[in-house]
Amino acid sequence: MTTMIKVDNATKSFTMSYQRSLKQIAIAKATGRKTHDVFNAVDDVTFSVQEGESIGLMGLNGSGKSTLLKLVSGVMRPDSGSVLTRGRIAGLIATGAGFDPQLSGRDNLYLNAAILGMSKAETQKKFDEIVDFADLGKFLDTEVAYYSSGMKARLGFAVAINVDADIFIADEALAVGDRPFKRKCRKRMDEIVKSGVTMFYVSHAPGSVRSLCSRVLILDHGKLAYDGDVDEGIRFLHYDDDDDDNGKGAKGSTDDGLGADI
Ligand SMILES: Nc1ncnc2c1ncn2[C@@H]1O[C@H](COP(=O)(O)OP(=O)(O)OP(=O)(O)O)[C@@H](O)[C@H]1O
Repeated sequence: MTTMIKVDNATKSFTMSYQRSLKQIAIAKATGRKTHDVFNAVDDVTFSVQEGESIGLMGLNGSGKSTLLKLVSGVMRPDSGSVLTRGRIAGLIATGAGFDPQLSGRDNLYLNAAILGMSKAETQKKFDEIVDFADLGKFLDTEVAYYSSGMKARLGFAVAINVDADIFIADEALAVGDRPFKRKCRKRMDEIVKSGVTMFYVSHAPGSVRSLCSRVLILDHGKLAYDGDVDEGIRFLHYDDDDDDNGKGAKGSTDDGLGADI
């Protein structure tokens, strides 16, 4: 078995400021109050992922999932510990990430594909497929600045799923798509998993994690609280499956808006 992702004691800290202006900071200092706090969004996390595994990354809002995904995708580096990955990583970790709002959808398609490691020739070969998947119609030549968040997600996802990746990651990107688009993404993600690509999928929806993932990681205040079987992980979270189909929400979650389809 080939190890695709190896995360060893990774920690990522952020600074939380309590004051906005210099005046407020000066007053806080003069009165002995704290001006900021440093906290670990990802706290000493260790795990590894083998080729072909499909990981559901779960946890309550603010537990560190997106931050961990950014470490895995290389957007951020850990402050301590290490994150090693093998092969090409594609996917979407934030709607609109990597887009230039002044450029058209068409130009951004090429830009995004290049960021994800595709050559111009490769992009040209897959251009029709990408455009077809994004289904933006005449808006393809409109500046991305005028796109809705759903339209940006469509374009970003359409590019990402057409990259021949070894590791595919998906975060909030799917949450803003409409139902037919989510259905299409779900089908494509099923195919990606079946083709043996390693998947890292952030979700609050137990139903979709059950059908897509073979293993669950759960973060709690940045710490890895659970790593193992999907059903047991969902029980560990006390997520209520009954509501999974209507997207009303697992306990403490927003169900990532994916509803029944994903
Ligand atoms: N760039 C940043 N600077 C400061 N704090 C940050 C930054 N990014 C994230 N955080 C904080 O780190 C914590 C973890 O955030 P993260 O987005 O990783 O959580 P999450 O589990 O993905 O949440 P959600 O389910 O709501 O998407 C939160 O408290 C968040 O406010």
